[in-house]
Amino acid sequence: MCLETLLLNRMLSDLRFLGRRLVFRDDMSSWLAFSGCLENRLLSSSPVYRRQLFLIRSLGGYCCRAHMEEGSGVPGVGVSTSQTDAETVIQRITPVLDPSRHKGQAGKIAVIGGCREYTGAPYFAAISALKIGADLSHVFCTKDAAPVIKSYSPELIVHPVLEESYSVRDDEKASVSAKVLSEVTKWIERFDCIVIGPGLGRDPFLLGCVSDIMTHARQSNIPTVIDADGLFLVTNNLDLVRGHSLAVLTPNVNEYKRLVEKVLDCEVDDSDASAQLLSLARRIGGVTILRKGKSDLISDGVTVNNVCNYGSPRRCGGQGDILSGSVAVFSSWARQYISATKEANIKSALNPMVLGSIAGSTLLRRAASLAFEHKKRATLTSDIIEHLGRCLEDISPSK
Ligand SMILES: NC(=O)C1=CN([C@@H]2O[C@H](COP(=O)(O)OP(=O)(O)OC[C@H]3O[C@@H](n4cnc5c(N)ncnc54)[C@H](OP(=O)(O)O)[C@@H]3O)[C@@H](O)[C@H]2O)[C@@H](O)CC1
Ligand SMILES: Nc1ncnc2c1ncn2[C@@H]1O[C@H](COP(=O)(O)OP(=O)(O)OP(=O)(O)O)[C@@H](O)[C@H]1O
Ligand SMILES: [Mg+2]
Repeated sequence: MCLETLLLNRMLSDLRFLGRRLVFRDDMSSWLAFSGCLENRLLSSSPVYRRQLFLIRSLGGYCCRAHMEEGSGVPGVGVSTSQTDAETVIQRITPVLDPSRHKGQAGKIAVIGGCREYTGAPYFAAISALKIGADLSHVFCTKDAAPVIKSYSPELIVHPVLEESYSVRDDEKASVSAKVLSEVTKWIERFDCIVIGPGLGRDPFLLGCVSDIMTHARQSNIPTVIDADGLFLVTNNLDLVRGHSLAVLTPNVNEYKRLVEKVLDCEVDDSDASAQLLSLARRIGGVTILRKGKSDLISDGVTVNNVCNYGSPRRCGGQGDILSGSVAVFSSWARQYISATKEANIKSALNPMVLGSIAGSTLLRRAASLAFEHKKRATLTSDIIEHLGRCLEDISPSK
């Protein structure tokens, strides 16, 4: 056993002991005493530990409730992110509205999705990105879907570039696929984050083209949020995301089940959800996974965060699409925030994809709750989108 593993094991037993005492204590002094004690006694040499500790502190530290997942048997600290902590994350990463900034600096997002069947999903993702504060939002979709998506909003920049099998002859497939790739890649380096999957469909030819786009985006270091049919694609081709630290997967209940069965070769285990999510994220090489549900669980294989602020009891379709667009914006803001800091330890300790996921999930759930207050059973995804701006303003005022 290497020294670091020994130290980690030691840290875990101390965390278990101290965590049990801390779980009901939210005050800063107990947290600092707890972390200080650990720091003095344990793993100042472990980068994993330092990163976790820093992340917890960066979330507002004194408001965090840290607890060990009893019986989890995995080296991870489950952090129930209180609403105040999550709002602190949003306040820190949301850029100020500074008159010296120019168009594009608050974020350029692209959604790759939208086909004959589904035009709502890419629209919801792309418009949510704009409503939260991105400057530009593009949609790359099939030719059929483009006029429909354009008609929903003049704010979106819509590229009718994707093709499905029914519109391509077999002998044209190689040339069409090369053309699709070049149409998308000429734009891709301009984006701060791309969202792959809302309303993409599952046409095999189209998914083949999207695999090429994902590979190119990854080579160009473009952060990528993968949702819906994008998850269907990567679950069947895990190498697209394996070890990709700038990727976030946002599975719903079905998508998570497929992922767990494929990667861990077992059933979803809700009795130890944090531990299972942690090992799933590890097995895929440190991607961030946001498991959507009654509360949203987020892990990058190092930490597990649980966003559980009150949402809405309505389960209308499209809320996951809002989330993917929101995570894209907040992750790119978190990246800017981290790269602007001068402290080297902050740069290495924080994962922008985790912060973006916490922020996106918190804002969506708050907007859903507000929309439900007004519309009750009639609440639709568009109503939630209308509340995104108000909610962000409440958390992080523009003045
Ligand atoms: N207003 C809109 O435009 C909205 C559009 N939306 C868009 O809908 C798409 C699917 O997303 P979803 O969330 O319904 O997928 P999910 O829960 O895995 O599946 C549910 C069941 O359906 C089935 N199934 C799905 N797709 C299939 C396919 N192509 N062909 C065959 N079966 C398929 C699936 O079967 P299984 O995969 O389990 O075999 C499961 O039983 C995605 O593009 C999303 O963005 C949503 O975002 C909502 C708002
Ligand atoms: N039972 C629940 N209670 C409260 N909130 C929930 C519940 N299930 C999901 N949510 C919230 O709704 C958001 C969308 O999750 P959902 O599981 O509906 O995604 P989805 O199925 O991908 O949606 P979409 O219809 O856009 O594809 C998540 O952020 C989650 O916080
Ligand atoms: Mg979905």
